[in-house]
Amino acid sequence: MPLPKAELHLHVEGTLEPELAFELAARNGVKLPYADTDELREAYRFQDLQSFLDLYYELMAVLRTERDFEDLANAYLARAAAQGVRHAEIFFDPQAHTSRGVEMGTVVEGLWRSLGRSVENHGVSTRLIMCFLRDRSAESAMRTLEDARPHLGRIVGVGLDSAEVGHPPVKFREVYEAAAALGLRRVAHAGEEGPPEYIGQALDVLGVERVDHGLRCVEDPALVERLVRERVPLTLCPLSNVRLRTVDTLAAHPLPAMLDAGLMCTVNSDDPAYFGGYAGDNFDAVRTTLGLSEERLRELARNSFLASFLEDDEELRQRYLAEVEAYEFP
Ligand code: HPA
Ligand SMILES: [Zn+2]
Repeated sequence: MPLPKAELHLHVEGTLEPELAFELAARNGVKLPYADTDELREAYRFQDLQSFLDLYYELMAVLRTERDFEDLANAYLARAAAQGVRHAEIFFDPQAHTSRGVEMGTVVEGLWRSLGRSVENHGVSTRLIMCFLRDRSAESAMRTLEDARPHLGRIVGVGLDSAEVGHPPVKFREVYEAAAALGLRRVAHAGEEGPPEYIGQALDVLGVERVDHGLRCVEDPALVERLVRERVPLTLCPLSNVRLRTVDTLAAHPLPAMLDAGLMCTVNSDDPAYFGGYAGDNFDAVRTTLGLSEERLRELARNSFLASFLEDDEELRQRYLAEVEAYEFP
């Protein structure tokens, strides 16, 4: 049995495996510019975040109907459950769909057809987080928030993703204020490729409760001290960092030093279909390559539940935490 864990940094569109992409392409009459799954996998050699994003948005063309989004989420939840994920807070990118004519309602209700039954079908509790694409305008993000109004019963919070450099958190101040006024929780990608200042901005200007990635905080000792003092959770994604060349090698990943510094780290998969592994694969990789002890792995799992948005079900959170403490490593 794998270590029980929560996944807090997972883009549902990034769980689109090549096999499912071709299946949905055939179902929807969409022509992909790749001959087969092998040729598509060949394209998974990324230089940086942007080269990944180009392929990630291109493949989304196969997602058109509620059933497509339902199938996508079900495939992820089955894989995640097999790797010990007990709770998943799942990102989606509405603008990547609405801008190509797929309605917000199709996306949210399609995902909900899966998430609404996930506890029964997969043994995984879930929450949904809507991300704004930071390389589009703040006005577009505000319209997206408006568009989501009829579906807010399904959505726990907002996030910020896509190309980071040149699109600082401050660009989205008003959107995050509006989201907060609607009672939405707030997270944002910061310090993946962008500078440490973006992490401080995400906290101070956007009022985020967790920082997605946050990796580049290690360049600023005063920021690290603050993140430790305020116990700000960081949702790290080690295999993603290797594939997008944010770190040179997994062996060079700063996770052990970050834990030693007292940072509240969690380990997640980001876009598992593209980056070589799901949540359990990321845990296995950091255990094997970085030599993390069983107590460090348990700490990562404990942090994931402590940092999750389970305030509306504290009993469930305590049950998960008890599972973590009782877990016996094989
Ligand atoms: O790793 C990521 N970074 C920014 N945007 C993203 N959208 C999907 N994955 C990512
Ligand atoms: Zn991400």
